[in-house]
Amino acid sequence: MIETPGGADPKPIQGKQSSGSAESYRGPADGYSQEEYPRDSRVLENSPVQRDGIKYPTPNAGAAMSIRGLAKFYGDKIAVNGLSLDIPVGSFYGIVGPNGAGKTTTLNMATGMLVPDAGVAMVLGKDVWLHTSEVKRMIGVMPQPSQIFDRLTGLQLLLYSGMLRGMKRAESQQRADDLLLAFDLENARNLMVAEYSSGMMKKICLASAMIHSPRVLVLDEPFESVDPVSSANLKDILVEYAQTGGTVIISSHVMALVEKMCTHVAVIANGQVKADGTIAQVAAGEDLEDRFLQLVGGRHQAAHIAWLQGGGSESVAG
Ligand SMILES: Nc1ncnc2c1ncn2[C@@H]1O[C@H](COP(=O)(O)OP(=O)(O)OP(=O)(O)O)[C@@H](O)[C@H]1O
Repeated sequence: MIETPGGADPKPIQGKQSSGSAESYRGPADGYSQEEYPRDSRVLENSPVQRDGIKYPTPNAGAAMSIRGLAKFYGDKIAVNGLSLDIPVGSFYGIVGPNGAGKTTTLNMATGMLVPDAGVAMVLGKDVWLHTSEVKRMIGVMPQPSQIFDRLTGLQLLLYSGMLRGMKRAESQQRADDLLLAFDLENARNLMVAEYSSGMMKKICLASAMIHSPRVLVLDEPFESVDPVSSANLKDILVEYAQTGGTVIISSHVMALVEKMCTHVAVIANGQVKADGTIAQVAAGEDLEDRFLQLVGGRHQAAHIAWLQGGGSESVAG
């Protein structure tokens, strides 16, 4: 994945043609392994990774999000292992993978929240680590409940989120009202967020990511704990947002939801992309969940826990 200076000439893979241009850049869906990417000598000028003397294939400046060779170590453990991905503008993109696959770490690095150990990430043509403020204005990232000021009321949190992104108070107020209504939080607008249920918390986090009308929305498990009515409303909002040119990137474990809502999906395991493309391309004629299980492996043959069978263990004293 990593190309040393001097070895940076475009290098077509045997039997596969690469023009070396950003537009023709090919990803895992084209059958290249992570290590085999056709390389491109036109590395971003002034890229931090260029300064480190390491060159990566050129990200796709036309994509909503384009990632090349992202890597992150925690101690000796590699959480994200040279991951590359293109997320098209206007797509509803699902990132799926087993627990610990590296989804959150990847999205944190690609949205300017976590410094990568290697690699390049671009959002709408801007290098995330060269133009961090600009990128952050274009994206909406759903915060985790632990990252918000939960001593504020729902309304205050939304106003604060809007004004923090440079919006005028009146406009923030208008949008906060719209969002509270859309997310069925009208009755809780003056309630302290710390007193919200986990589903309400999820919705207010989501609303605070959307208030500045970002061009790319990055949502970690957005539907987890959200009731079916709010969930349906939320899906409508997100689908319309994507149909009108916004890009939605969600990470999820719910394969049926991804299959139903997303236009594209990437399956990640062990910090790498196992498959990516449209839902139909990745599913390859099978049920997406079956395909996922094939790609990530890990199913235990005849998994069972002997002492749990039917419950009522006689070894329990008393
Ligand atoms: N702050 C951290 N310190 C040490 N290891 C970490 C840290 N954050 C993540 N990891 C490790 O990195 C790997 C990837 O974690 P990550 O949270 O990105 O996975 P994930 O795909 O989002 O998982 P999940 O679906 O369970 O949320 C895991 O092995 C995890 O233990």
